[in-house]
Amino acid sequence: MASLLWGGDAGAAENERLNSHFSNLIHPRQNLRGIKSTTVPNIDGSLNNTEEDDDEEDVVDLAANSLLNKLIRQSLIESSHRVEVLQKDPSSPLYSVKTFEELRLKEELLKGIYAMGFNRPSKIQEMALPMMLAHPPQNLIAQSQSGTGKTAAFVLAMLSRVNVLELFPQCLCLAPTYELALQTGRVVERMGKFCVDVEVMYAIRGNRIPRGTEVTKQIIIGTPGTVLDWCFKRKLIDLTKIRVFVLDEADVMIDTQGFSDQSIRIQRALPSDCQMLLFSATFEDSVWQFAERIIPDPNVIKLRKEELTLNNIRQYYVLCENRKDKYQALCNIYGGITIGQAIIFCQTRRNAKWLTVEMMQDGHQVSLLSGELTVEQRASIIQRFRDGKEKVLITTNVCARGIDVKQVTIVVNFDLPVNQAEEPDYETYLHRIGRTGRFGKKGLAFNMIEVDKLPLLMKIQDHFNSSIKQLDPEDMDEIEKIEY
Ligand SMILES: Nc1ncnc2c1ncn2[C@@H]1O[C@H](COP(=O)(O)OP(=O)(O)OP(=O)(O)O)[C@@H](O)[C@H]1O
Repeated sequence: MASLLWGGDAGAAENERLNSHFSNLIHPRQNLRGIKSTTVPNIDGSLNNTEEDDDEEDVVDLAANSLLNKLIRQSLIESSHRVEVLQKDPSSPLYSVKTFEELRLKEELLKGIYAMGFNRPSKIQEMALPMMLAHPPQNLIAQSQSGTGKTAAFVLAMLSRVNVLELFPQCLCLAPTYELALQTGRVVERMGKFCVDVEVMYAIRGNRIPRGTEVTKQIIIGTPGTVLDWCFKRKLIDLTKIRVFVLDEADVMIDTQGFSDQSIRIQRALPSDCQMLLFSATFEDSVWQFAERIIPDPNVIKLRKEELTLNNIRQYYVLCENRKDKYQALCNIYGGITIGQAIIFCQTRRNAKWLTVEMMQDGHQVSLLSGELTVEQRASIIQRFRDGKEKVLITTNVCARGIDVKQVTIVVNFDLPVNQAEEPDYETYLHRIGRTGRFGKKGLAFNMIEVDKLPLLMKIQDHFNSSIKQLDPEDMDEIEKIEY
């Protein structure tokens, strides 16, 4: 299938320019929204620039995290929970499928799915696909964590609903950033590889189309602002002809100023029989409120996330006087036990850089992951770490959530996670430490604590009702006894 940023001979040069621009996905100097564009430290560890904002904590950027997750994902995320379904009409039968054949898809689409290596529908797809492909079309709100197969599901729905004989936009998908739109577009391209007459086009910033151009591509993927512009100001898309409307990453979308209102304006202009689908990785109240405003009469599908727990994790703390002291304690622990791979969390970029330099000077293989890197650079660092090229990953909160490195057995809180009120940040603690004890494995966690921070640690201990034992960093016998 063809993928064009925009069609028409007159646009060939522009098209090529954009294609080469986007083939690099994120230009090193074109960071994502919210990521400060400061000097990028060299991946080899030469940290020659100290910026004023090094003392700041890295802000978690939802769109950047979502993109990072997509870039580093290796496979489908499985869940042991059951899919919960809330039907618009509870009396209608509820179908689920165990194979893609049962969906009676077009031959070329089935070929595309198998070419992607999918053997059977994922858990959420088992329930969502029959609803999404039903006649008459049904609206759907679906929530499940990143990596469970939502994108593949709605791409399949869009591709199966396109009428190839009609050369105008029929499916419209809104995404929060242009990088995320491109990722979805890539899935359309891969899955639609054998659907030779289906074309996709990106309504994203930078993709300029001359006035009067007739848009003949059937699938449009774009960000709300540009889509709004194309629909209302430039009249490139006739919303009354859209059959499938997808709002992806609703949780990220509502986090961006103006996107909810823009999406609602677009949705209001769709025909009443247009199928409306909304997806989110999380479901806070704000996402619900938005989803219910924008999707009329929906079926709802939810797949709960595996709970993180501290049960399999032995937690220790070491009392220290200052940063140097913390580092010394860390070295003693490092020297005393056999460490597979470790992640060390610091609260500020400055501390993370300092620690990286110290460890490198002492001959350790470490890498640094912090928020001033582009998402692409972060993905490459995580990949190297996963491949075992470095044993230690030093990071700030930018890596606290969602990133699985299965072989990590040790997590070190070089600084305790605290919120702006200087209270313990319990959720971040759980996300940092909880990653080691996954898949029934045992993990180890060490907290390096200045004496005045001890009350915070005690609060964490009480909050999780789990014991955090004190460790004497000078007592090598005790350290060596720690087994995992
Ligand atoms: N049925 C399937 N069988 C095998 N792999 C699948 C299946 N469906 C999706 N995948 C793969 O699993 C990964 C996650 O799928 P997908 O991107 O659709 O999930 P998602 O829930 O949309 O996550 P995100 O919102 O982060 O993209 C992708 O690599 C995708 O190719």
